[in-house]
Amino acid sequence: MIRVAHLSKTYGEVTVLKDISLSVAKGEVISIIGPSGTGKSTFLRCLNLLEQPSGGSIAVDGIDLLDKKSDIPRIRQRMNMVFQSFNLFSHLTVQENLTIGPVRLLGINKQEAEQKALEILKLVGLAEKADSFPDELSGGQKQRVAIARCLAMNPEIILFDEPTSALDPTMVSEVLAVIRRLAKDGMTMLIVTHEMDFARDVSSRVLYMDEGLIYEEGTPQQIFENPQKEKTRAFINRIRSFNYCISSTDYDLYAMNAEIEIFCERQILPRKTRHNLLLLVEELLQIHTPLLATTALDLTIAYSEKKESLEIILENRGEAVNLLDKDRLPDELGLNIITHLAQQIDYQRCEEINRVTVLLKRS
Ligand SMILES: Nc1ncnc2c1ncn2[C@@H]1O[C@H](COP(=O)(O)OP(=O)(O)OP(=O)(O)O)[C@@H](O)[C@H]1O
Repeated sequence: MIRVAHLSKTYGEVTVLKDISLSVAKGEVISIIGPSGTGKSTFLRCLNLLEQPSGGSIAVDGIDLLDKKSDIPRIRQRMNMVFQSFNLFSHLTVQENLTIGPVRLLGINKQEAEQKALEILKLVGLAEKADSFPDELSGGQKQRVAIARCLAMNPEIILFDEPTSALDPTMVSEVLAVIRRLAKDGMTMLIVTHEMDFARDVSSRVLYMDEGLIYEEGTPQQIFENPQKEKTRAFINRIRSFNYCISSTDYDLYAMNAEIEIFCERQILPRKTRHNLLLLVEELLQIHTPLLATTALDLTIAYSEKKESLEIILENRGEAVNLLDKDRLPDELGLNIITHLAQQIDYQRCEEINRVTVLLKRS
């Protein structure tokens, strides 16, 4: 359906897209993930001709988009885009936002366009907001109107550029639910997203972009569970794990806990799990505090979505010592809390590093 070959984009001296080739079949849902500034949005904007590519070719069903004679409004109708910042017409009602394109660009009569707009608004759960103005809606509702407006143009392909990035966390799921529904209905979509759980369960294929290239691509399972290339692995590990280095007994416990909370929020962990995790970390650190007199402690929290498991790993250099060894512990209570919250505790010594790995019990 879409065939991109050797696409490149430069801004002055800066090359943002290097050499992108991609084929997309009808009905595919492709998520594009990767670090900030690697050209994900630029790639989508080039597909939609909001940016003029510097080289390469783009064809949709055999039609060359970069041909000077190509009908750009028609291309944008077939391959419509939903933006991070909604881009609704604020002086028009919700329904008028949905009818203006079909009436003016597709030549559909007003009554028919209004009828269709109401049907689409029903589909995105906003029929009762037809006469409201965008400013009267929440961010999540605005984005659903933007998706509805896109659907009103009867597109064959939808490009989503970070559709939930501008939303409060509480509104993300209502927008993702609408996109999930479109995926189920067989819509062909390319979605730039930072929502990894969503990318994992909605996509047929995931592209990991890095430094202007599609660095690795595969099924969600391949990319999230078994990435083959180094940078993909590092990226996936970074979003799935939390690291904190504690180098003195005066470390800022509150700052560290706040960072752990943010990590838990990103992984959408239940409140009880967060509570148990924080308690377990606190007890483990208390027992390991004496080590801070001579060495730093590296704390890692690793979340595996597949196994739904949380592992806490504490590492330090120095002489071989396992402070969770029952015989060494002055504080029975601390150990009791730990054994109550942990499913498994392991100690390993390798290359002069003590490593304690504690698996949190499922709550
Ligand atoms: N109009 C422009 N002029 C100059 N540089 C630009 C322009 N648009 C984008 N860039 C640069 O291109 C690079 C890629 O930007 P892009 O927004 O495509 O990245 P991204 O991967 O989508 O990032 P993020 O995930 O943060 O949105 C960035 O370094 C950006 O500064």
